[in-house]
Amino acid sequence: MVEFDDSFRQHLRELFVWRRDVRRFRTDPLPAGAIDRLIETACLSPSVGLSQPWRFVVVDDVARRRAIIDDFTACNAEALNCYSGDRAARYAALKLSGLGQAPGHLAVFADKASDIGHGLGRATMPETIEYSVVAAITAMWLAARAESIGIGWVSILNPDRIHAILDVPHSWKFISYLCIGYPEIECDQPELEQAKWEHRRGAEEFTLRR
Ligand SMILES: Cc1cc2c(cc1C)N(C[C@H](O)[C@H](O)[C@H](O)COP(=O)(O)O)c1[nH]c(=O)[nH]c(=O)c1N2
Repeated sequence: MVEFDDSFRQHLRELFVWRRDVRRFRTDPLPAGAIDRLIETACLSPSVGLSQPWRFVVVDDVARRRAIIDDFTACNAEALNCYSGDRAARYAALKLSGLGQAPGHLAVFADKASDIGHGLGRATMPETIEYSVVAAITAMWLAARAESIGIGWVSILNPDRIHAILDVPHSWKFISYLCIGYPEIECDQPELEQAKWEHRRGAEEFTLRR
């Protein structure tokens, strides 16, 4: 049996504490095979019925990247319109993607039509397909940090537009667009907390006992 000792647990805890959503990337390239390695790790994640519904699209094409950035710019401008006054000013000052600098771009989809897993576990909860993909992204996020690689999740995008830009099958639901690269800085505090947009709360605020 594989056992993990206290020292490993301590390190693992530090990995959780020091994982960040990264928006400020150095432009130096990732080592060869880094994104493939992260995808391999993600594929070890739990999935409903062992369906492995994650689908990854490595986006290297310059024109497609440009189109994604344009979509982000449009969606972010729309999002800004939802705020007013001081909150709007603070939203406008946030950096909410590293799309322009990150050397790696990875889009992640959930295949809603896949037969893998034979439907087990999703008859009453079909959304468990999407949950499984998010679980894989979380694993990848942590695995990346263990290699000092940062990941930034970008959701300020129009899913239909992303579909068209990347020309993927209709049954694939857009889940996430990930910027991947080496972070400019390391920090144990979320950037949105540093910017005083929101603060991180403790577990007791989210836990009921019945
Ligand atoms: C589903 C989802 C979607 C998004 C995010 C996360 C997740 C889980 N986050 C990152 C988010 O802001 C960040 O995780 C929190 O602020 C906490 O910071 P750390 O991840 O702990 O650094 C994020 N960040 C950002 O700058 N632009 C974005 O569009 C998004 N979208």
